[in-house]
Amino acid sequence: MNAPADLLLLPRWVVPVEAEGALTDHAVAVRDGRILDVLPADAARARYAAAQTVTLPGHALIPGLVNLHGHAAMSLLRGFADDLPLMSWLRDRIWPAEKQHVSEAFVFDGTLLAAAEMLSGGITACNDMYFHPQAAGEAFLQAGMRATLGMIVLEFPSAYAADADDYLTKGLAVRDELKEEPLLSFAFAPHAPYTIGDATFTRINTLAEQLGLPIHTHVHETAGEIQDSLAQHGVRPLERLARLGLLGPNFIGVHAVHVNEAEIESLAAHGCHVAHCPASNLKLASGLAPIADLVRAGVNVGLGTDGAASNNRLDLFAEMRLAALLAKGISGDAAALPAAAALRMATLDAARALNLDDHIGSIAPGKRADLVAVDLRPLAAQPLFDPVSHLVYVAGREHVTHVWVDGQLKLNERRLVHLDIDDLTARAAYWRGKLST
Ligand SMILES: CSC[C@H]1O[C@@H](n2cnc3c(O)ncnc32)[C@H](O)[C@@H]1O
Ligand SMILES: [Zn+2]
Repeated sequence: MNAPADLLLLPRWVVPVEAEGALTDHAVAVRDGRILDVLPADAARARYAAAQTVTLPGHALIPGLVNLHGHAAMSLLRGFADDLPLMSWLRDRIWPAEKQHVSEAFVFDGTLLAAAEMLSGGITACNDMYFHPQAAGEAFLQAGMRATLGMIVLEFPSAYAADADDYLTKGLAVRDELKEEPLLSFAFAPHAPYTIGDATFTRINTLAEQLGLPIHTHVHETAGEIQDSLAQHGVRPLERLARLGLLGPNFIGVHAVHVNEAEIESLAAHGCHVAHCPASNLKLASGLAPIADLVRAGVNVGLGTDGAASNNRLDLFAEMRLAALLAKGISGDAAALPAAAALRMATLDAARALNLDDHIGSIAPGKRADLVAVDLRPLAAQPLFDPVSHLVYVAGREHVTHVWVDGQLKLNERRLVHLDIDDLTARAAYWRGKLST
């Protein structure tokens, strides 16, 4: 019996993520952009007549990585303002530069550059928050990458919008225009408690409930943010958001570095999600998020890179390793955040936070075929006892050889299929010139 398939993948290991561990001598069959079957390789060869078969002799096949928090277009600000703490980084360098330079063209070029970097490193989906989401959406579609576009809100004017109303109107219009695109989804993205007033948060919450969309916001990133909130509102930011009714299963709090025991319990009790961005937290000296405690309390945590201006890489392999090592160091427990849990945070848990876990985040029949092959044959990965351990503690994004999004090949033998590296490099140089004047 020969059932038709578009693609048959024969890796050394399949790492489904949904169940822990790795399957050896298994195949993944793909049809119409979906995973059709995960089965023993011999049975797959007998059952499927595939238009294309790809043998991956020393590779682990993993679900596409899901970047739970980023500002893709900030790739063009990589290295623009290093070695500063968050508030002077934002107020003295980033916001003035954004005010002067961030246009639709900037966002399109920066997002395309970021998409190329992310796809090359095995990231097939991201949760983006930036100005001109229409331009970002067009760039993600051109790259063929999955993205959740943030309908951003700030209470101060930018070249993109005049006030909170205008940001919301523009964001909702972008959603109306792009919501049928299968690779795109949407979230409300109020920037942070210190840039958003109570009335605007309440309005966003009502809209998010009506439309069934996530709310994605920076929260409890620095100690100063907490002190300022206490001075201005008399409560800590998460307590303020709780009183406004924002905490719930559609809430994605980015960073959650400075959270006390009561706040951890509250995040868990409300079913909130946390986007953990360890490299950005370290680089901005924001602090160390208590991830082992959050996980123990039952909070769903996904991993994010944040923007390239505060990281400066869009590399979830680096974040997985850092998250696992930091969780152990901070908790004093070497068993905190084992490799399988870190991999899950970069895939299924991030997908769950975005309410996309029925579609992506693991290798299972019926899910979209967002798949990544990681070559574990290099010398520095020898010997190999456990591929999941190596994926987190040994492998880097340079080991990614093939990437499929929705069953479409995006990276073939480490080469981007649809994007021109020389063109992207020229665009980056153009904007570097503009930013340098
Ligand atoms: C509303 S568009 C996004 C806005 O956020 C800024 N930003 C980037 N990284 C961070 C961060 O870690 N904390 C707070 N704000 C951040 C970005 O520059 C845009 O202005
Ligand atoms: Zn951010």
